[in-house]
Amino acid sequence: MTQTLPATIPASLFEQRADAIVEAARELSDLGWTPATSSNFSMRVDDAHAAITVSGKHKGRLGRDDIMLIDLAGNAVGTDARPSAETALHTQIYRRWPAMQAVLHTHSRTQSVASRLYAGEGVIRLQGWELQKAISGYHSHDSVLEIPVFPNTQHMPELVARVDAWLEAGKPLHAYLIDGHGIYTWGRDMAETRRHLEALEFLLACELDLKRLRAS
Ligand SMILES: CSC[C@@H](O)[C@@H](O)C(=O)COP(=O)(O)O
Ligand SMILES: [Zn+2]
Repeated sequence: MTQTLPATIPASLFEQRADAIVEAARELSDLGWTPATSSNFSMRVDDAHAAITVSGKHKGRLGRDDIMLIDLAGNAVGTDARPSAETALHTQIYRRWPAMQAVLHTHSRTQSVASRLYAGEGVIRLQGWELQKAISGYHSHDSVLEIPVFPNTQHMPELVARVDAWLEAGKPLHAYLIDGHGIYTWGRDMAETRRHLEALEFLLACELDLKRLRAS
């Protein structure tokens, strides 16, 4: 893939973002959270651009060339490569929150099963888990952490509208599940975003275990 950068974006800045995405993708793939060619990852580059995974690649085997530049309307910039099919869900986060620097989307078994189990309720309410404090803004296990579960669709504007509606109802949002699909979460840097993703994976696994044990 050939990537030409706008004059305002130094190559070193784009490469730093690309390398951070490749590293996170490899580690998340090693955890088994990105089966087949699923999942997508991005980082903000500046106020108007982000670096994102090219569509359809195996996320455990990415190189710098598999990361491309987009504008925040989701258009490819300086390349003919095709950005992630779910680019609109990334750019929505960057447009809405200027402080957000990274977005991670994975398809782990736990995320997938939890999304199906709670799709009817449309939300998973987490309470009583110490690890909720790994989510920025939550300071006690007593707080309620709501993770919405939106219906799956291949039509991204529908999902974008669901996210907008949740936020317009005044509810906090740090992550969401898509039914039978996976999770999206974000943060002010890659480390915070990774922390959110790992904590959510753990919390969802605990909820599933508890549900199974209580039913037995
Ligand atoms: C291979 S099924 C998963 C895809 O449909 C999609 O949900 C996904 O996460 C990866 O899409 P991509 O276009 O590679 O970013
Ligand atoms: Zn996906």
